[in-house]
Amino acid sequence: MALVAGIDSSTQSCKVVIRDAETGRLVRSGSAQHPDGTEVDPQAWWDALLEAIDAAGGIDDVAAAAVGGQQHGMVALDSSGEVIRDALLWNDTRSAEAVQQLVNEYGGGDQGKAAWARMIGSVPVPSLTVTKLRWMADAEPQNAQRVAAVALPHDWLTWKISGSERLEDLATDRSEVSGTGYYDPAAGQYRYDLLGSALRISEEQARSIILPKVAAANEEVGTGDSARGWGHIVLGPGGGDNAMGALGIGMGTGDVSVSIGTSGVVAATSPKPVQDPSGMIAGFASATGEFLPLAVTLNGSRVLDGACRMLGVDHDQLAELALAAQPGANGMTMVPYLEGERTPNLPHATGSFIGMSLASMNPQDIARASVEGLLCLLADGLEAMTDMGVPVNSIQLIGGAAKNPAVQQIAPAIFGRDILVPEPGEYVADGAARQAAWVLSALPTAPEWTASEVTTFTAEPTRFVRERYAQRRHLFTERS
Ligand SMILES: Nc1ncnc2c1ncn2[C@@H]1O[C@H](COP(=O)(O)OP(=O)(O)O)[C@@H](O)[C@H]1O
Ligand SMILES: O=C(CO)[C@@H](O)[C@H](O)COP(=O)(O)O
Repeated sequence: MALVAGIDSSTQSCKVVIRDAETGRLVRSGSAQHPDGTEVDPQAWWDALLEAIDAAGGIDDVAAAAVGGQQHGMVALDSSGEVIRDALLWNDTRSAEAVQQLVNEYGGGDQGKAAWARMIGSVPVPSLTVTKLRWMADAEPQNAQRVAAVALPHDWLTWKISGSERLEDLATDRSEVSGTGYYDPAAGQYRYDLLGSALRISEEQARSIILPKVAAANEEVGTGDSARGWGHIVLGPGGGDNAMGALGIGMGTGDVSVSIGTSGVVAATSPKPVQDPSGMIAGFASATGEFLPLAVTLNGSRVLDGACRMLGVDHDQLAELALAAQPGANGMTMVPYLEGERTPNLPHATGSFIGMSLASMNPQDIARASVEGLLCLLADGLEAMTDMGVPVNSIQLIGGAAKNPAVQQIAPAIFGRDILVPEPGEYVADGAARQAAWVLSALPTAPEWTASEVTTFTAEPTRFVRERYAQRRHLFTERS
């Protein structure tokens, strides 16, 4: 029985699953926490990965491994392979001004956004790596001048597992690189002109910067570090966490996932590239050769973590409170822009409770409004997806907050559709494990693994909650 390891290096933690390559059966698993913050020393991810591997009983007996990771984070490397500065993560919004500059340089306003959507499939927001590079070029020119290679979290970790110190050995996949802002997923090519303009250097100079090789979905990109006894482990290219999640739950055309981890993400698979000039939908690539349009929010599970802190309760108690309240929380709406927002692009926004009254100032309604506000934000993302003509036949709820009974029961009312909830699991790590098994198998498509049990949640739609949210979502104040 060959074993494979799948790794999810996500915003808040690192998870490792070890599965049977043929059947997908879970053999063992482990995890470790990541530090807080939107600026992180990548060494912390490496330390957490080693701790999670230990907690999973090691990987000496696995035949292949692959890494899924939080997308977009800027890992700038110098010519000796050292990390130049702490990585700026996908949820770091300091590059908001750089976004404006980059859109203006390609025509400004709607014209500039449309130009970017055509060039890279997405309109820049502070999450995209390209905007972080522009920020560094302006704010830290001494660091920008040292850049010899740019990696993202998952491909840097794959490189560390390989033990290589050669920048030329960096490798990635389409799903990850399509979120950089200097790769055209429709053409399958790096855009060195955009990399150069981000760093305020010429295209020719940009071509001397090493970018990870973009490997095919089932291509071996190296082997593990023999100094650690991992020389026999075949490495897959890995991918962005959302693409690995789609592979983990086995999404096909018409299947949509709503993931509520640190980010809230509505994802669909599409056979053709998606280019949305409004910027609501990011036109990324999938980990299987197709495309993966996404609507991504900065505010996911931590909206509920914050509500728990405010009310002094745990997640289960928050759910009990929310389910004890009536739909609509006695007229109160929560706009959950707690970390600014990305979809819509409002990097300086703050959250609000709107419509508070003596009737609604109680723990039940505060809990209900928090769950409803989070789900309304995600339902707007789903609507943007259907507006783009992406088919939506079924919706699966995944991510840390998908375990929450209030989220499970209120989601069908807010989305106005049945919601499928697979058994709790680490679907990003599972997708990475499935990719590793695919690399090992030499099959043309990923191996078929038994799908997990799914529970269907149904509810009467509460359209008025969304309508009221739509009237109030503009009523926020900017961070001072
Ligand atoms: N039962 C629950 N209800 C609501 N949120 C939960 C629950 N269990 C875990 N979470 C939250 O889910 C998040 C972790 O989910 P995860 O998908 O692993 O995030 P990420 O991939 O971004 O690191 C944390 O914010 C955690 O507090
Ligand atoms: O920026 C995006 C996708 O574009 C986020 O989805 C990150 O990939 C972080 O993922 P989580 O850690 O929240 O799973």
